[in-house]
This record gives sequence, structure tokens and C-alpha cells, in this order.
Amino acid sequence: MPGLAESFVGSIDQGTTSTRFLIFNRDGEPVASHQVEFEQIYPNPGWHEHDPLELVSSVETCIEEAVKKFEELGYTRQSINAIGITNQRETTVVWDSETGEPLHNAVVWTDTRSQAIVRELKSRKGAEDLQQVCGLPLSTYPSSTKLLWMIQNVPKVKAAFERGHLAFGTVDAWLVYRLNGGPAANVFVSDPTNASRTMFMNLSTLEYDDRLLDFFEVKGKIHLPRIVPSSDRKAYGSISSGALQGVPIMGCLGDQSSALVGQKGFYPGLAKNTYGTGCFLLYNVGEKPVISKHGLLATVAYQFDGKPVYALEGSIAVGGSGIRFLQNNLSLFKESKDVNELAATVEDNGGCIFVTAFSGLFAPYWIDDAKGTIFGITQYTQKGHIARATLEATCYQTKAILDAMEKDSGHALSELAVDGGMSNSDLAMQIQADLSSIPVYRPKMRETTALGAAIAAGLALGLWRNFTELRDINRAGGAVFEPSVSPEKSAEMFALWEKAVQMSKGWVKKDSVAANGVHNIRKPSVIANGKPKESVFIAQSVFSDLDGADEEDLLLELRKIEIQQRLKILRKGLKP
Ligand SMILES: Nc1ncnc2c1ncn2[C@@H]1O[C@H](COP(=O)(O)OP(=O)(O)O)[C@@H](O)[C@H]1O
Ligand SMILES: O=P(O)(O)OC[C@H](O)CO
Repeated sequence: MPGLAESFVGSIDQGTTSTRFLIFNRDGEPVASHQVEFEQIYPNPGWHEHDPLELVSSVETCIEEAVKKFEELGYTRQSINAIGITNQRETTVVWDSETGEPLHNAVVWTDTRSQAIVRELKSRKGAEDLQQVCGLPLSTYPSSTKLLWMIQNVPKVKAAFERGHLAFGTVDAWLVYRLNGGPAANVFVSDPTNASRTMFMNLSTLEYDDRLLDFFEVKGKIHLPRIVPSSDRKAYGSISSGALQGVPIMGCLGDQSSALVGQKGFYPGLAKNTYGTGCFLLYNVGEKPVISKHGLLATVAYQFDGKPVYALEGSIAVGGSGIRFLQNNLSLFKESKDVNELAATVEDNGGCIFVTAFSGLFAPYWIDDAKGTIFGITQYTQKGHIARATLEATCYQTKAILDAMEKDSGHALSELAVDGGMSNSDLAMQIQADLSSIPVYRPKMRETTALGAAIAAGLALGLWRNFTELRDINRAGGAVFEPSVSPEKSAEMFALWEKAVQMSKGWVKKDSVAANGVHNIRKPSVIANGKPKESVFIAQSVFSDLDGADEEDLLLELRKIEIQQRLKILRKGLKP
């Protein structure tokens, strides 16, 4: 190994919409990088999946390409001495513990298909005690309810569960397992920042808690990754093939914790807000977890030298994905950055408020059945107003989270440090400063999520020995956005937003796709004739056999059932 000063650390950043690999030097500067986007799969309204094998291959591609660029700059791959991993959290991967093959697409953190399961779990004894132990409220967001959905609805997953072969992991565990070579090496671990998003881990002990596993009825029935510190020389194994074969993985952090580390939020009272696909505000609360009374989550910020450090978290489901919605679904512009030009064509939101509740509303509201709703549309409304209202939506929710944090912690933030793709928007950051009435600080180098994982690995490697040595990293050249409207004006705007949130509730009580995966499409007329249960039951059993079939097949099957039912009724001499 070369002298530490010539050492580099690689960082895998596996996000919701793209994967990156960055190679950092000891000054925390990215020297080479590569990024690829991968497929977003939306099989039904409210559903969101990723192909687990594509997640792995996207990482491998990024490593190969970044190393190529690194060597073109005159460096050698041998100087990359450790790798850190950071990843989208909660996204749930299941695989066969013997073969290492995935049993279903990964169910992404934004996915709301487990709504009915959540409703049922909330009625169980002990439901109200869960948050005290694991820090999260019952919702469609954590991995636990996504896993239960798969066990109940995907025959292959159910079969593996019954045979005792079901391995469950968040994306970090899956990547570490596969990058180490899968079942042959069987490196099956996760770090506490990721494990704290499953609802299976006790926040205080950093171990799985039998009460939680019992509640979800999975105790002793699934293979769970061993929880190990976020920074560790041995536990995460090493890369088994490719350009960085043999390089040890020494750091692992869920992406939001990683951004907090990358922003060097090491001391209680420091916070950051990351505007990626979603938007997540983490506030360092020190060595004891704080259970929120105002709709925030308690989570692990990092565990570096044995002692964990905790954070209060405000999670917003839709951040940059709101912009992608305008881009991909409404074709309002070609690239995300164009939202700014469009929003700048108007002076204000023209009276429009867009509650971007595409996955219900997360913190601090936790309204599962809220749906995306635009209020205040008139003949005056232009595309620019909608673009502006989309940027504002994330900023309003951030303001609501800041208020909740102030109530939980007893003191207000004096400045908000930001990062993530959407923080590239000067307009969005100015709106944020205006709505929250505090300055917004944006560092020059915005790849703070990747930097955090590099720091976790670099601390284990010895590239940096302590936080003091990290002090000067990414300090110069940031931008500050100062509030430019009066607190009274922003309070007035915020009151309108809060009203819109209340009005977005309860649009439909049940999703159009039932909890068991059956389409609730036009009901066969027999239902109106008093036999709903039978026909629905038949539909369910047919569709569970058709797991993986496309929508057209399913519609065809439903029509067949309807015809069969009508014939049955006709034969009995009843009118259909
Ligand atoms: N210049 C920009 N202005 C506004 N939004 C942007 C800009 N650049 C990227 N984004 C948004 O940032 C998001 C991607 O951010 P990123 O941090 O890469 O997310 P993730 O890690 O979740 O994949 C996208 O949803 C995109 O719409
Ligand atoms: O992909 P991001 O950056 O929006 O982060 C996703 C979060 O980890 C979900 O909790």
C-alpha cells in the first residue's frame, strides 16, 4: 500500500434514480467519477420497484468506468485502498439464502402498496409501542411492511419464507453480499443507519429486537443481515471481481446519514437537508435517541467507534421526483435543470399550491391516503406557476419539519446546510430561505452523500484519524441564500400550504390496487347482484397464480371471470 497521503477512497452511492462511483483524495475532493441511471419500474399506481440485479450491475459499471477515468488522469488503481457504500434506505430486497438469487424486484421506499397491511398492523396490540423501540411509526415507508407484503403476495417469496430460505436486506446488505461474490463468501451484513430503517432494530441496543420481530411475525423465520458498525476494517469483506478486485469495503451508511457525515454534522445541533429524489432533514441529537412527539423519526446518524450517534429526521417523499414528474409525465421540459427557467417565467405561484403527495405525505404529517393535489388553478394559471408550486412544495414541507424539530429539540436552527440534486436550483434554495426565514448554506462540492461514505471508509483505513483532520474538507466556496421576504409574508404563505395539506387528505380511502395485488377495476355486475365475495375471491386466486403477468393478461382474466359469473347467474334463472 502506498503512503496514506497518496491513498484514495472509492465511494459507491446507490441512490433512488441513479448510481455513482466517486474516487476521493485525502482532501475530500472527487478526482474521478461515473454515474448511470437505471430503470424505474411502476407496475401499478403507487407501486415502485427496482431490479436488484440492475442495481448491482449499475454499481459494477460505475466502478469500471470511474477507474478508467482515474487511470487516464495518471493515477493507478492500486492507490484506491478502501471503499465506502451509501445507499437509498428502506428499499427492500429479498433473495434465496442458498442461491443468492433475488426472488422479486426490490420494493422501493416510495412504494405505498402496503397500505392495507399498515392499517391492519395499526389495529394490533402493541402497535403504539413500536416507535419507542425502533424510532419509526408504522407506515408504508419502512422495510418491514414492504417485506410483509411480499411474503403475503409473491408465491416465490412465500415459498422461500416457508422453507426457511428467505434472505431479507436493505440495498446496502444486498450490494455488500453480491459484491463479495454472493453465497460463496456469504458476507451478509448491514450497518445501524440502514438497519434502523427496517423497524426490526432496537435503537438503543443496535440489535434486532424480539418484540419487533414478533410483532411482524418474522422472528426466526427470515435471514437477517448481522448489524456491524458503519466504519469497520473487516466486516464488509472485499470486492470479488472487476477493476477493484480485492479492495476492502470499510464503510457503510444509509444515504441520509452519509450526507450528514459528508456535511460534517458531527456535533449535536448540526443539521443538513438533502434534496434528492425525496428530501431528508437530519439533525444530530448526540449519543441518545430522541423520540419525536411532532411527527419526526428517530434514527441512527452513524456508528464509527463503538458509540452510536443519533439524529432526528424529517423525511419528505417527493423532492426532485416532483420535478421529474413535470419532466417525464407532463413533458413540461427536457432536463431537470430546465424547471428553473420555467419557474422564473412567473413572479410567484399565481395562487397555486401543489401538494405533491404521490406517496401519501411523510413527515411531519404521515398521511398515507393523501394524494397529489393542485389547489388554486384558474384560467390565469400558466405552466410556470405549476413549476414554481412544485419547487415550493418541498420547501414548505421542509419548513413544517423545521417547526417540528424546534418543538422537539427546544431550539431553532440558525442556518440550514443543503445538498442533493435539487439543491443545484438557486431558485429552490432562495424559496427555501424565504419560506423558512433562515439562511441556506450550500457547499461548493454537492456530492456530500458520497463523501460521507468515503469518510466512513477512510476513518477505518486510517486515511483520516479523527474529525479534526476533516475540518477543512469542502469548506471554501459555498453559497449562502439569505431570506428576502418578511417572516409575516412567509407565515401567510405557509398557512395556505397547511390548509392545502388538510384538504389533500382522504381522497380515496383504499388504493385502486388492493393490498393483495388484485386490480379493483370495473366490478363485475354480479357484485351489484349480491355476490361480491365469491367473485372477488375467484379474482384473487386467479391473480395470485398470475403473479408477474402483465396488465392485459389480468384484464383478460377478469373479463373471463365476469362472463363465467354471468353465465352462472343466467343458468340459475337470475337476471345478470
Ligand atoms: N438543476 C437542478 N434543478 C432542480 N432539480 C434538479 C437539478 N438537478 C437535478 N435535480 C433533481 O435532483 C434529483 C436527483 O438528485 P440526486 O441527489 O441525484 O437524487 P438520488 O440520490 O435520489 O438519485 C432529480 O429528481 C432531479 O430532478
Ligand atoms: O435517493 P434519495 O437521495 O432520495 O434518498 C432516499 C432515502 O434514503 C429514502 O429514505
